Amino acid sequence: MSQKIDWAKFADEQEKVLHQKVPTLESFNMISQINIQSNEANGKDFEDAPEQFSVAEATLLRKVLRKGLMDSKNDIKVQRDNPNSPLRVCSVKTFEALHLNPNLLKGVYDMGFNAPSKIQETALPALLANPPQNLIVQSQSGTGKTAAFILAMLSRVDVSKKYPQVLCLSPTYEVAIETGEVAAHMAKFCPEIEIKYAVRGEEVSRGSRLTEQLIIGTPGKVLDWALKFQVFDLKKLTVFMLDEADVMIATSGHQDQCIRIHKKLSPSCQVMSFSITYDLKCMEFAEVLVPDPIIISLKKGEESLDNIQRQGIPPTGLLKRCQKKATPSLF
Ligand SMILES: Nc1ncnc2c1ncn2[C@@H]1O[C@H](COP(=O)(O)OP(=O)(O)OP(=O)(O)O)[C@@H](O)[C@H]1O
Repeated sequence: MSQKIDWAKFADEQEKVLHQKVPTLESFNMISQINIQSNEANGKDFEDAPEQFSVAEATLLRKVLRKGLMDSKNDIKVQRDNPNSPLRVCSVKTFEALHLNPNLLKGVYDMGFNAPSKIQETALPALLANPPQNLIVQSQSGTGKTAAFILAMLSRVDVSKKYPQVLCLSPTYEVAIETGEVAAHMAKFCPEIEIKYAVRGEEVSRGSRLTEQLIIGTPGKVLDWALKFQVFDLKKLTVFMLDEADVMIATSGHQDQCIRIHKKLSPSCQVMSFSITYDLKCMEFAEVLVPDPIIISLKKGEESLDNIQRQGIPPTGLLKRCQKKATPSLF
């Protein structure tokens, strides 16, 4: 019976609702600024504004407003569910120490990254370890999570194989596009790596086969392409990445869709989940998808307001309200 559900259509409808509220990253930023100005001119604070933001919108707003890396002085915590796991989690202070493909390293430097961020220092060696390890990573917005998992995903691509090997699930169209743009920049000197977006507006025909190695998409569209159109084989994936697990579970239908995709993976597929927070529900979800994980977390510090202020954007009730959306997290 569940086979009859048109997941892509369902996801597209959810996306449309979000899109109507948040037309594009740029216009969202512009609208925020205009609203801020007009409310400030009226002597009103956004705290009084009746409009409510979803978790996805609040996360998107944070992303839009933040432009640089956020410093963290907090300690990294590493936990392991499986005490027999052979991996000794170490940390690196340079990208060279990761022994990356030279063209990938060139891409990292081209992005202006000189050294790994705090979370990257520990997460990257674990993400790149052999045999591959499953990981759950938590750290706050702007600490370099996206760059870390993109580097790991790109490192795992075998360019001699022309089929999808790495799948990154994003909770929304906007996040998928942003992730793809960062991946394309990092892979700038690796032209053999090809990226395909599985998001609204992208279509495939039944009977065709995807040749791109990296797929970045929203769960409904991915499910449709993999199971209904069968344009790629989930069993052949070597990496399954779940981005923004907290937003994923807060978005209707995504949790089920992720689980359905996950069920089709090969047991040897490396699975990773990244998120700003993991409350109990989110952690339960992550643990279903990520067996025997190494859990790497960076304790929350003084969140975004200071950092956003450093970017020269005024703290407003709008931002404060977005921060208030955060649910109590396990770490
Ligand atoms: N090692 C690094 N050195 C310098 N800048 C970095 C580094 N890693 C990431 N950045 C930059 O810092 C910013 C935040 O990084 P990134 O988007 O990876 O963080 P994030 O934790 O995923 O944030 P969010 O949760 O909001 O998506 C980006 O502008 C990114 O280009």
